Amino acid sequence: MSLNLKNLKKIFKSDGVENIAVDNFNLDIKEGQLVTFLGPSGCGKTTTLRMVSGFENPSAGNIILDEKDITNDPPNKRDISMMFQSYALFPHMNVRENIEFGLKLKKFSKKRIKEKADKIIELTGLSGMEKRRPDQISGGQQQRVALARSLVMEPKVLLFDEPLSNLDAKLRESMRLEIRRIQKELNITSIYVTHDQIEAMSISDLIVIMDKGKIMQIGSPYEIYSKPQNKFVADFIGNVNFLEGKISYIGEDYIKVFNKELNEEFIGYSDKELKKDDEVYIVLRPEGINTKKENRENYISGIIDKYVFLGSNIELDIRLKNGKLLHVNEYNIIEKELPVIGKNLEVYFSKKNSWIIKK
Ligand SMILES: Nc1ncnc2c1ncn2[C@@H]1O[C@H](COP(=O)(O)OP(=O)(O)OP(=O)(O)O)[C@@H](O)[C@H]1O
Repeated sequence: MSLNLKNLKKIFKSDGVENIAVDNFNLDIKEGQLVTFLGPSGCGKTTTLRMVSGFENPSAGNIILDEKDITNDPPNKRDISMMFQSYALFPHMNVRENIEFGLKLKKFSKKRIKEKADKIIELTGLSGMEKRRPDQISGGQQQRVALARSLVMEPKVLLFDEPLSNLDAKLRESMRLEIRRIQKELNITSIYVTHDQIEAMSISDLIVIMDKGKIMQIGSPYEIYSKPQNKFVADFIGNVNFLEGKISYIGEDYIKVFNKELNEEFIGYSDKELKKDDEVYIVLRPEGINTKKENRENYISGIIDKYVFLGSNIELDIRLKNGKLLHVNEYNIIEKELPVIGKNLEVYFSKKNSWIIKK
């Protein structure tokens, strides 16, 4: 089931003041894809999800499910299920009754209800717990019941609104992989809202990065991380350094950027049409910088300001000539010795780790 969101817009009005919560939102989701909405609090993730589910009416735009315009259909006519962060199971019903509840409302035969529930109970790893009530199972198991309850209805689209935020870190990690496994197995088109960038990176086919109601970038986790299209996206995902500069030369497969403060020229690359004298940022991930001389395409030096020894790697900050800090993730522990604070350190990075975006 493909899902297309076209020019979606949502304006909330309160006390005569208009607040544009979602603006010009365009997204095409292919059948079976899991798409994550990621962005800071208040950027419009939940509002967009609620428009898809039908709980919120768009101020403009269209929602197309399998080529049919469902923008004005009520929630119960959409074949879309939503799994919330507070999973609100019926406390007086056991696991099986919770899972079968929606099917009973839809008046399936007893046999069909049992068949469907059995399949989903097995798929979500709840076998053996059917007779227990929600207060007799763990938080993770309750989450599975909530998932099972959504899945058993065989919706065309499944929406997740921060489903794992009530769970501890370890459980979240295993549950998100579980959700991804089941989602893939059933090939169910899904939208997943989260604050957690690791969660988004680990389960998504596509990530939509949002800010102030607008889409900042849509891409695979790899594209979002390695080829951010603007400073917001680069900064939002992972740790990053920005080196400012002006384009001094455009070669066939490389670009030279001159940084005035450091009086250095760096080489990098971009997939955009850039021209000489454009003001740009070089996006430099800490793990793309190290002390290995084979990456010598670019080098930069500074004074070791501080470091954190993490066993398998060392994170260090070096203070550059312009007073700014450069974050370096040095996996290859420097000559098997700990860094010395105050000592000068020369670090290197390749063209491939030097991604250029327009200012
Ligand atoms: N019912 C409402 N009435 C007025 N404003 C609203 C309403 N619901 C949301 N908003 C506003 O719309 C904007 C987007 O809110 P939304 O809940 O979609 O953000 P979010 O990205 O899901 O945030 P969070 O990560 O904190 O859940 C915010 O400015 C919010 O205050």
